[in-house]
Amino acid sequence: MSLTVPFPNPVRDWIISNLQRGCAAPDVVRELTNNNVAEELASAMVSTVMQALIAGSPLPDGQLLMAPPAYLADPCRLPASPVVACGDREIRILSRMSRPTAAVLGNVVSAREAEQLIELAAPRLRPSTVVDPATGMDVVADHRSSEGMFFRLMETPLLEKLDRRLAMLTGLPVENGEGFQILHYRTGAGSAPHYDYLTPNNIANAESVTRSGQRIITIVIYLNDVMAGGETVFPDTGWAITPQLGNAIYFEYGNREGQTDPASLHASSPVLKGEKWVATKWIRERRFISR
Ligand SMILES: O=C(O)CCC(=O)C(=O)O
Ligand SMILES: [Fe+2]
Repeated sequence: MSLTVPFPNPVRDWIISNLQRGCAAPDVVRELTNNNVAEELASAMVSTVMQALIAGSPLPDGQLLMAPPAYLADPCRLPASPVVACGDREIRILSRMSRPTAAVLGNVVSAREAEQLIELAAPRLRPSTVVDPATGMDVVADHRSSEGMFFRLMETPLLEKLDRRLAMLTGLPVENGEGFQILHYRTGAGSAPHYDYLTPNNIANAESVTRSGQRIITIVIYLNDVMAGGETVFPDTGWAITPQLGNAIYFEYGNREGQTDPASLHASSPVLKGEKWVATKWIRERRFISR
């Protein structure tokens, strides 16, 4: 989302006359900041005018379109060690990625735990829904999508064990986690590219962010080996993570400034053979209060 700010024409004309009489752009910017124009705004004003003059394109007229500040990632919240002691289990960090801030994890759950999660979830699965952009209502996605369900946080002893394990991994309070979401993709099913952070363009999302803060971390645990396809893909980086039982993809997309990282755009590529089960954990800035 870009920002429109006022850019009075007399200021624009003053910049033009200074550039045309040979002043260097940094000096023009400095003169503006000496007159109490914020540095970022002053640079945007001068560079926009300069580019328009060079390209012979229309000059700004009364306002300026400013690009949003680029996302600046905080240091990854995962420890630097290759193995993280998480209570009853040691999670392995198999690979790290810098943009988006991410890691492939191993040994996150045992085969037995994965099987138990699937058994508990199966009778409660419902067709996955998407938000209809026109109405803001939840609608059932088409037949190519998954089915899913939500557990409550620490709903059973098994879920409590897993919720606490991931809290130890991230160093954030267990209460910041939303309850696990289980997704089941049949052959042919996948998901469209999306962000996990909440865009406050509908009331429900805006209220949720007010209550619990933004979502800042996702951990998708693979609960089975997929025979072909079903990778988690990050289209902006070209990265595809192969689902393998017990592994997980961990990624961060919120910094302490409240920015969100568009490089966290991701999707599930369609399952080509077999099926795919995952458990997703979303973690908030603060304690998660569902409503
Ligand atoms: O199934 C996957 O690989 C990704 C799941 C996902 O994007 C989500 O649960 O938000
Ligand atoms: Fe997602």
